[in-house]
Amino acid sequence: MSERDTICALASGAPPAAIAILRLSGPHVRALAERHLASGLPAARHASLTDMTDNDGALIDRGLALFMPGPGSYTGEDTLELYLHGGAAVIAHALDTLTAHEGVRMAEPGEYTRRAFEAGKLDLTEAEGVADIIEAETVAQKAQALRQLGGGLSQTYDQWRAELTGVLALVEVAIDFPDEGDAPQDTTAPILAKLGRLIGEIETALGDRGIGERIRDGFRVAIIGAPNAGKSTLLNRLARREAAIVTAKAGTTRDVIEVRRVLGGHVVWIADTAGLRVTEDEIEAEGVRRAEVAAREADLRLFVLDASAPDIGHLSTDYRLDTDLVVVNKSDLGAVPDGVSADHVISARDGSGVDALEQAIARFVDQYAASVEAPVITRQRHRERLTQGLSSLKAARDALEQDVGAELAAEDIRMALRQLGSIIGVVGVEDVLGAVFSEFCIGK
Ligand SMILES: Nc1nc2c(c(=O)[nH]1)N(C=O)[C@@H](CNc1ccc(C(=O)N[C@@H](CCC(=O)O)C(=O)O)cc1)CN2
Ligand SMILES: Nc1nc2c(ncn2[C@@H]2O[C@H](COP(=O)(O)OP(=O)(O)OP(=O)(O)O)[C@@H](O)[C@H]2O)c(=O)[nH]1
Repeated sequence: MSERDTICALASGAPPAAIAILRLSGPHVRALAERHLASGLPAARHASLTDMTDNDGALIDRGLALFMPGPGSYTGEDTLELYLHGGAAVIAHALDTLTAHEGVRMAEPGEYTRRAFEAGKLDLTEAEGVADIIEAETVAQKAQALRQLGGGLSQTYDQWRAELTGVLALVEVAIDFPDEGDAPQDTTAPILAKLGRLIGEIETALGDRGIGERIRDGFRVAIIGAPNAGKSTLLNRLARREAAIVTAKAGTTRDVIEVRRVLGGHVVWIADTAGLRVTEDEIEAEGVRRAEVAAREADLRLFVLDASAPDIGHLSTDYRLDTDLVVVNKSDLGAVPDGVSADHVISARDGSGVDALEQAIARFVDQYAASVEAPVITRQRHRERLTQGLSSLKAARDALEQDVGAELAAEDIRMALRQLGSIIGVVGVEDVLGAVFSEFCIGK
């Protein structure tokens, strides 16, 4: 087997910056340190100030070097970090010098963490936590990423896998030593009890209303209502910029327009949608269809009504929840129409009532996020695999209940084990790894 490449990359932010951190990992690290650091290979885990020279002996920069020998390093390999002046020329000179050597190349996105994963330092959900903590913009996103990075998800998946391995062993015993005298119930009942408990736990986890994904990707609020109710004007108020076109003509908004805000400590995507009406216009009709999709997928809907319009629009929609808000707009033109129970009365044009509405959205998001304590699903990938795992377990339960053969049940349980294993990355997942690590930053 040929020796692994040594990888190098800028690990810190774009130049110009106060300091640039270059990170190297791989088998050539010791030789590179001896060749390019004036004071030679630094003592392990001690920062040392040294000149760094290029392949002609010319000075690149004077900076700090930190050597972390494998396997007790982030990647599990020998690693070297160089803390240089954060200028573009310094960085280019250093990286050009290093990559001029055979077997030394620039790292791909996420390659350090991928090596850490391959060395068994992290499982796949922990590696995802590394990516998420870098992307985190809210304290809540960061807290979730830190929990995941520290094995907060792994724990649950490991435990489920351990329990399932136990169940599988019992089923295999039942296959190998079919209990001829007794009724099959005797061995099946305890297996079914364990399986049932596991199914219940996974169902509870899947019933988390997507909070983990929402914390990571943002909560969704949809502004819904009749044409001309003032939805786009409200969006612009909430966005604090002219994100959507406002005209006096009904049917202006066609596509869904989303703006990002941080409210209640969470990322919130607020969507303006086409006014709901029956229309001959093909484009507008598609807009209405998209509006309904956005309404359905949102965590919170704002139903906007025009106080001055005789027809207050249709409020009755099958996707309406108790927590949704009825917002009567254009309060400058008239009072709340009879028979409408308004949660908020606003004038999107002059801004009155909009702050209170914004606070209500923030409160909703804050409470909604807190409604699930520690979600074990933080990405679509987890949800898909766990859903598949659940259906395999249900198939196993059915096979055992209907007594169609323990072999079939065992096969379903093995399938569920693979599906759970793919979440934490313990089973053959080359394609999954590619997808997960490709979205990392270079240098991580
Ligand atoms: N300068 C620097 N800062 C950094 C990192 C880094 O790589 N370099 N990190 C990188 O993301 C984060 C810290 N994470 C790290 C995680 C593990 C190890 C490590 O060396 N682990 C060894 C030994 C652990 C120990 O001494 O207890 C190991 O796991 O074997 C280093 C950093 C954030 N700050
Ligand atoms: N007087 C008054 N007019 C408003 C208010 N909000 C919006 N308007 C006006 O109502 C008209 C329609 O506003 P839009 O924000 O485009 O309404 P919309 O609901 O997005 O309309 P569609 O895109 O057709 O669905 C525009 O002329 C706005 O200026 C308000 O609070 N008071």
